[in-house]
Amino acid sequence: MSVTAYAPASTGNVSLGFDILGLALKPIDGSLLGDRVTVVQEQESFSLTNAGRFAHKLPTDATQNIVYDCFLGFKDALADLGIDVRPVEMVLEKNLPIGSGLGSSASSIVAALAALNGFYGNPLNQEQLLRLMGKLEGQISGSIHYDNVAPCYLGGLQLMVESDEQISLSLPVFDDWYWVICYSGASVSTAAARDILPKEYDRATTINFGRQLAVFVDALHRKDKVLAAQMMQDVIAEPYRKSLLQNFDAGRAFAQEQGALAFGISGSGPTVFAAVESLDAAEEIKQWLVDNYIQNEDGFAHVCQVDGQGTQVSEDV
Ligand SMILES: Nc1ncnc2c1ncn2[C@@H]1O[C@H](COP(=O)(O)OP(=O)(O)OP(=O)(O)O)[C@@H](O)[C@H]1O
Ligand SMILES: N[C@@H](CCO)C(=O)O
Repeated sequence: MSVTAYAPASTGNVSLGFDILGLALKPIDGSLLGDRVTVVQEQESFSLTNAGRFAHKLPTDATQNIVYDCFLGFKDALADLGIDVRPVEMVLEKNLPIGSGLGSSASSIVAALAALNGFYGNPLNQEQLLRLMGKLEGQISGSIHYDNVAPCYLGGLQLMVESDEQISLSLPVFDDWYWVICYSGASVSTAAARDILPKEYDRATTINFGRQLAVFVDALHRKDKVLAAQMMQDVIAEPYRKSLLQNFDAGRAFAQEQGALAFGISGSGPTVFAAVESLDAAEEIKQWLVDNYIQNEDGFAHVCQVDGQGTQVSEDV
């Protein structure tokens, strides 16, 4: 029996929650926007086959793929429980571009660990698995942050708690908001996009960050869309990262003309997002971004809604 896990794309930060807020996304046209990993069977030695639109961008050596690290991390975690994990045959369908700001490595990590856990009869609980996902994501970006792995695994809008008992909690979302995302086709390393940020922030910025996040969470719970949208301004990363993104300001100006509630950088970029209530406006913004933001054949745009389900695991007998 093989086990397959699909893990959706995610937007980290959502403009106002640097490293501590993340949103899972699904295109409204039903297209697949996330990686899929299958654990096929146990075998003599580990093997990984890459497939999918962005397979050619992956390291050619399977041991350099984060999926292999997931296998090793899972094996170690089960060894601690006295369970022996043998080498397995795995397949990665790489549907998310690397360095896109859509949680590409997180999607591979989450799908791989969810598939492995399913294959072995779910020995790790949700919390244990999420901690392992965060650790593996930290290996790639240089520091542990859950704003991609948590929404990718659990779905919805996730706020990081990071206490001993709980990694993240689900926030309410506005079901009638559309999220337009556009990937330019360029690759931005998360680690590099973090290196250009200041190590410290001044008092005014810190106060603004805390105020926005607190008011936003309160507005979500009171279903106050206008106030929630007003708070979606990035004081931490966008001022330093947007200069790397061609046509970013023009994109925001166009989105605002169409009535967008917010416009920002998805994760560490270069993907941008617009939050908008009208589907017609969402389609207009998408078309503008296709015409003006995409730089090469790897780029794409989608009108999305929140993926409330997160990772989906299925067994093939
Ligand atoms: N399965 C995988 N998916 C994505 N990246 C991988 C994978 N395996 C190994 N890598 C390597 O991990 C690094 C990922 O870098 P980075 O964190 O910048 O990208 P990302 O997670 O794809 O970005 P983003 O979260 O912005 O989509 C790259 O060097 C890439 O070659
Ligand atoms: N929150 C992190 C990763 C987002 O994908 C960042 O912006 O650097």
